[in-house]
Amino acid sequence: MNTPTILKKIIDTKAVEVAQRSANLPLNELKAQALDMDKDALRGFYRSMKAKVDAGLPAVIAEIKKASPSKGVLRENFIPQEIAESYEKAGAACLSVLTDRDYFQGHEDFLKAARKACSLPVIRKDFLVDPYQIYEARAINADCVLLIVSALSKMQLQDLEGIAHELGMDVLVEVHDGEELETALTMQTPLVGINNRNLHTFDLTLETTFGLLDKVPSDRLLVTESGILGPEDVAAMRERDVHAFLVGEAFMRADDPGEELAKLFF
Ligand SMILES: O=P(O)(O)OC[C@@H](O)[C@@H](O)c1c[nH]c2ccccc12
Repeated sequence: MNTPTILKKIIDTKAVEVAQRSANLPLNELKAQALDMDKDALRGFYRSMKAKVDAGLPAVIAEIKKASPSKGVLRENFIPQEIAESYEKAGAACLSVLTDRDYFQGHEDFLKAARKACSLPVIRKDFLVDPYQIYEARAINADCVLLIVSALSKMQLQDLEGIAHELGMDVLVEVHDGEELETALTMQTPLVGINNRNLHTFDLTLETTFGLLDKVPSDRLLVTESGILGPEDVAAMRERDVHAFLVGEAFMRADDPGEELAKLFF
């Protein structure tokens, strides 16, 4: 049996979503909006991460997500502005905001609201498969976009990265195995995320990062993603010289997400 994986299902949904949205707002108009955004107001996602690491501090991308397909609802009391403020106070380097509605109960408005409430750079966390969505990311004022290697061809990766960079946004490229990492290293972006969660099966192990980290050249900034739940996970990473983290669930389940960040990292 060839059951479609969750990732395939999500990508199919995205094609439909893009078709619907471009019927509402044609690409040309959206593109004009994106190009109209103030480039000088971009917050430098990579720069913020690099500054933390260079200062010997953990660089934390703190995630704002209400729910996930693997875990269901993570947080009832979900006020993106408040969460953003508490992350900034706790010393996060950047924010990640889920904008996917169908699987993560996210929204573009959450990104806008979170960004407005603080001074941190923000990544649009979604399944981006079409140029339309990159322009959309810029139009909602994202500073960075996520590109997932297992969801895209090499051509798409180049194309989408090129558009993001043209618009002044940074790119976090996400991999899960050695082959994907090789592809990611052909791209321009220095920001390489290793997702400890397999997006086809939801299997999760920190060994994914440990197994790949030696293959990441020193001119790239390696971000370990998913499954960082306790201080022992952070310690194990830092011992192996991994200093950049993308964390969602552990913070979302805490009463005060920022307090949890501080407890885990500082
Ligand atoms: O909640 P966690 O296990 O701390 O993981 C955060 C982040 O890595 C995860 O949300 C994520 C990583 N890559 C993604 C791609 C799409 C959606 C979500 C993700």
